[in-house]
Amino acid sequence: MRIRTHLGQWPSPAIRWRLCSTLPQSIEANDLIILHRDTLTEDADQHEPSQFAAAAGVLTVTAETITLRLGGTVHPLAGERSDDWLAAFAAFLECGFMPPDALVLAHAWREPHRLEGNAWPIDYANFPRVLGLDAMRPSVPFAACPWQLGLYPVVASAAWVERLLELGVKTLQLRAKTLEHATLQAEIKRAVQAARHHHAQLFINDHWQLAIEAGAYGVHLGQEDLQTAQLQTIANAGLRLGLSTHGYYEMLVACHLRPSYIALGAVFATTTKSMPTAPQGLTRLAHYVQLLKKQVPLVAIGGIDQAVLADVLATGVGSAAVVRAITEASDLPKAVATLQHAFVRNLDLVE
Ligand SMILES: Cc1ncc(COP(=O)(O)OP(=O)(O)O)c(N)n1
Ligand SMILES: Cc1ncsc1CCOP(=O)(O)O
Repeated sequence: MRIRTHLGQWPSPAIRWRLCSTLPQSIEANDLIILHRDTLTEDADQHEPSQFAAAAGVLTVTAETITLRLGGTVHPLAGERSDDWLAAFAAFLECGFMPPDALVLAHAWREPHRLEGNAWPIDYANFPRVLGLDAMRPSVPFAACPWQLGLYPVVASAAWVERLLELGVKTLQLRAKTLEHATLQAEIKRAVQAARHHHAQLFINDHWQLAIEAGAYGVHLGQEDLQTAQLQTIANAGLRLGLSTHGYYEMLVACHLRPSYIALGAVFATTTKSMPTAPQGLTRLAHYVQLLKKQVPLVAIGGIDQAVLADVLATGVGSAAVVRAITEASDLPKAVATLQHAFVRNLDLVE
């Protein structure tokens, strides 16, 4: 409760988690069982995580690490934490963060020196490290891209890419989900050539081998793509990498891989894609930006249109990726001009 009062207004959490530092009489579906390996006294310490299949998750705590097992996924974290990290974990769960994100924030929690003021963790040096990523991490950072990528339409065909290039758009993504291989290869090649002709930055969604083959500016991948993509090969080829994230834990994973930009979303509800998490909203986005703005260029995505773009840019992101605000515009040149103008007004970009 004391920590929760420092964290501001948040909607009530969708799930009420129960933190169990000692074993409960009966295990419930929302239980998070905590097994301390750094002390020898608790009875819960004698147990293994696999014994608690009925619980939502198990945290195994040692002096240096905490491993959260949740829904078949393992989240291993290492880093310093303050003595009241467990109270902080409860407080961040109470703010509506999912356990992996609440645990990251709990590591980074430091009691503020004064009672007033914003105590939200934003100091990157206090955040933990995600373990087990080194095999995936390329030996050098990905090639850099501009800190402010500006208006970033995400479209499904080379024809759309060409149309937008003609209207002066300089950052784009080709996100073609349904084409068979030969057509896809041809679309990527055509879009890359057009973007090069206009000195624009074209990212290819998912298809990193075809992007390398065509000499694209960059590739955009999601978190699940990280299991299969060969990041070292993409980095060696000199392509930029953009990575999707949906919360603190994924941001730490992404940062460790040193991508060219990180996408944060979905900020608002979207019908374009079925999302794994609820919309983040502007308050969370602003906190994410405070944490990451000196680390890596940032792109906001999800439900962004003319009406909300100024508010999104006010958080400090250098770019907003949009689908429907472009593809469903009744007057495309006007929509592009209005969106571009918002960037000029809110960032230091030239028209
Ligand atoms: C700029 C940007 N941000 C996020 C996404 C979503 O990527 P991903 O999570 O890989 O999902 P799909 O686009 O593959 O459905 C994106 N494409 N671009
Ligand atoms: C691909 C993607 N990734 C996160 S939200 C999203 C879709 C954004 O589409 P829209 O701008 O129409 O909401």
